[in-house]
Amino acid sequence: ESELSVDYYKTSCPNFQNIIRDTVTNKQISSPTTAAATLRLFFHDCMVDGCDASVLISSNAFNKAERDGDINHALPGDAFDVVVRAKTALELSCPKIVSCADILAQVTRDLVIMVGGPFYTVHLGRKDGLISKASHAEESLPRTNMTMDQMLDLFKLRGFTAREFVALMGGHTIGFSHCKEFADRLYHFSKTTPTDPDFNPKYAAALKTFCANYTKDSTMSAFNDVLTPGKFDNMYYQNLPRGLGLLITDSLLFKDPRTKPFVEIYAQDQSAFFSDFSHAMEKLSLLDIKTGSQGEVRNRCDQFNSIKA
Ligand code: HEM
Ligand SMILES: [Ca+2]
Ligand SMILES: [Ca+2]
Repeated sequence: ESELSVDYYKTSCPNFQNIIRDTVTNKQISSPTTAAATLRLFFHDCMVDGCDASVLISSNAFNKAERDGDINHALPGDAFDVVVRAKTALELSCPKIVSCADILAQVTRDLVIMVGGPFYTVHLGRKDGLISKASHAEESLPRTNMTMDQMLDLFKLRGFTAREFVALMGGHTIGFSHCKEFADRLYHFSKTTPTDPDFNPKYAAALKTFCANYTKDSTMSAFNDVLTPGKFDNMYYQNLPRGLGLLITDSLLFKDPRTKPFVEIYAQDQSAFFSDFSHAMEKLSLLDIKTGSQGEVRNRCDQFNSIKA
């Protein structure tokens, strides 16, 4: 971490910032779901063996890679695509200099800003990891069926306080979730009540109609933040007390006394949310950084430089 710096590419790739910004702008304008897709991709990278682009590796005959773990199957193509586009542009300008892990970190930050979110500093100089295993993804990522104890433990293991955890969850102010991720809350909540009573009844009714066909059409998905789905703001927290949280793990944030106070702060005060989110993202961006011989600068983001059999 101490080997990282803000101006790491200042002499080796002076156009780094501009190339990333141009790539991000073009991609987000043509595919507005890219920002949310990439924020989730980055979160999934950093939680599993650190921010080392391990999530970008493709499987081969010898290795089932992280992105092919069940939990990563829905990671959207647009997020991988924006990284590949930036890498391609950077290789033309400064070949073999910029790591995929740095590209993903910087692209995410610029996309968050583009959809209205706060600035935070991205330190640079990460090396790309040499391991990518589907099993690691299954072990390290949160799931919607976790209890609050399990979620707090998982984030604590990565060094995050309850407050930082709640701030990071604000990522769900953009993007969407597939119906299967919250279908149990709508149709099979318990023996006596098919629908989770924590849902706002009108919202639940609309979702039930919308998702009715989800087993046949697995692409059906709903906005995480029903009111401002494309804007990075604090609406996610304002939604929770009104029963407009989409995933059961979202609604738990307002039920548990350990997290509820922070939801209330962020719902009232967007600048408090932005300041905590920035801080937590900076921290996320520094998880288990590889430097020196712990990693490499990949030639292609989806392959290690030497294929190990
Ligand atoms: C308890 C923790 C978390 C759980 C259980 C969780 C779960 C999920 C699930 C199930 C989806 C829907 C995926 C799909 O159907 O395609 C989703 C989407 C998303 N998550 Fe999370 N998540 C968590 C934390 C976070 C954090 C900390 C961030 C970012 C800082 C984040 C960012 C996102 C984004 C941006 C999307 C939308 C992706 C898109 O539109 O393509 N999540 N999350
Ligand atoms: Ca990783
Ligand atoms: Ca929003």
